[in-house]
Amino acid sequence: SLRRLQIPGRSVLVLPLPLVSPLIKAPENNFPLPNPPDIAPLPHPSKLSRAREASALLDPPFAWTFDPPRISHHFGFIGHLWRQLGIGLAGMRLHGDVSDDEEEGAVMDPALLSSSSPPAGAAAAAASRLVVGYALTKKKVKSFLQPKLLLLARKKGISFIPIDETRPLSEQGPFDIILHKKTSKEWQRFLEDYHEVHPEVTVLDPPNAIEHLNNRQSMLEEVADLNLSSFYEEVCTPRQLVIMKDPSSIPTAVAMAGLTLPLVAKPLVVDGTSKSHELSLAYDEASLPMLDPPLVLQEFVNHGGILFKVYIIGEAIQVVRRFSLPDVNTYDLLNNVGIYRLPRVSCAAASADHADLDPRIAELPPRPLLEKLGRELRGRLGLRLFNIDMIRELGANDRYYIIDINYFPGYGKMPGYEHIFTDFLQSLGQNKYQRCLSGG
Ligand SMILES: Nc1ncnc2c1ncn2[C@@H]1O[C@H](COP(=O)(O)OP(=O)(O)OP(=O)(O)O)[C@@H](O)[C@H]1O
Ligand SMILES: O=P(O)(O)O[C@H]1[C@H](O)[C@@H](O)[C@H](OP(=O)(O)O)[C@@H](OP(=O)(O)O)[C@H]1O
Repeated sequence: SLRRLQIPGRSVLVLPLPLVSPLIKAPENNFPLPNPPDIAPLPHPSKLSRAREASALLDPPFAWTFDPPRISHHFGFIGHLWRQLGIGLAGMRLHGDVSDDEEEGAVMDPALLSSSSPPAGAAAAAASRLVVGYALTKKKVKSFLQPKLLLLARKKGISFIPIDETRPLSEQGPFDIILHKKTSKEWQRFLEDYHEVHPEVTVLDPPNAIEHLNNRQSMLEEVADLNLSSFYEEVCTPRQLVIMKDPSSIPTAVAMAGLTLPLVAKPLVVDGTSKSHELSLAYDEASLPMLDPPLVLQEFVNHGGILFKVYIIGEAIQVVRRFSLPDVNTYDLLNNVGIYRLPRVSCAAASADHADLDPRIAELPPRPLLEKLGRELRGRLGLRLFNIDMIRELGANDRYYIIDINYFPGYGKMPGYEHIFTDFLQSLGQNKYQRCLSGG
């Protein structure tokens, strides 16, 4: 027999012990089960490897332990049970790649874990030490607000609350931090107006600073001004040219700028749509008028097919290797004509960290260089959440090119992001608290 207890704001499921005991052992606390947000994020059967991880993050008195072989045997039933009770698993896609424009589809609702729908939401937020409002696309919610992040955040007293962009911000919250990645002018104004009235709220990050990265010309300007080159290494950007209109003028513009083929053509504006990530490679001059401005034309730099993705979260820096485009050799250049659409290769979740690579290609950029780069760019860009895509020129072991900087990148693919991100949020909360104490 199955019962559902009604407690204001939450619904507690009471299961008979014999039914659940083969599945779950709750060492110190038997029944009723802890509050539903703790139950709801139980992993989907296909994500069983995550069960131990999830259990490890729950509060100690409710530290569920799972028995994977048995639980998989019983999961069909449990899934059915959840469905009957309306506790959906909402198809958690943990690392799935989805298109940029995808707005439909199942989203793991953070409310299950924290706090979106009142009154349970209000209660959870009230109990939290740090309230983070977020305005993100559905795609970003899927990739970023993964159960492992939400569970750890909850444990650390951080709750995530979705912002309703159709309602005044001052009627929502109160927030300690606002996390956002929305590019519309309307949203920017909305947020700026709110921040003027509520300077105590930390906005990650200021819209005008983010705007700098939404244009591939201004994006790399700060790098070009950095002058990070030392006796040991050189950091630069590929030579590039901006074409605003008139495709027929491209061959002349390219010749005048002295750019060498092949050229990577990138849409000038990066606005979060998949179109703005549609890149192509132009092999010959005659094909250049087929390109579609406004765009940036960048010299292709051979780099051994490996890219370094440097993630920045406040002062934390993490670098991973990703597969990138293969090198273009003289034979390719002589035998190819036309414009080739490039696959979005280095965005794939597959990491090149464990691939069998030539050590000269695989070697990560030196840590002191990355730290200096991160520090400088953080200051110059006025941003705390971004990533830098770097390549190392083949045959010139110490020359690095920065080819792209993204605001609020796909942190969900960064190993251990849940720890680094929640630590970062906590550090912001502590700074704020200290400022309050000192009357600042
Ligand atoms: N100048 C270049 N030389 C060699 N390869 C390049 C160059 N520019 C881009 N690439 C390759 O193309 C990929 C995509 O380029 P870039 O990062 O500029 O585009 P994006 O659409 O902003 O990518 P992302 O999806 O990472 O945001 C890079 O990861 C790299 O593999
Ligand atoms: O995972 P990496 O290699 O860091 O690539 C990211 C892109 O650089 C970002 O631009 C994507 O975010 P947006 O789709 O919000 O622009 C971001 O989307 P995601 O957060 O949905 O994964 C990623 O595609």
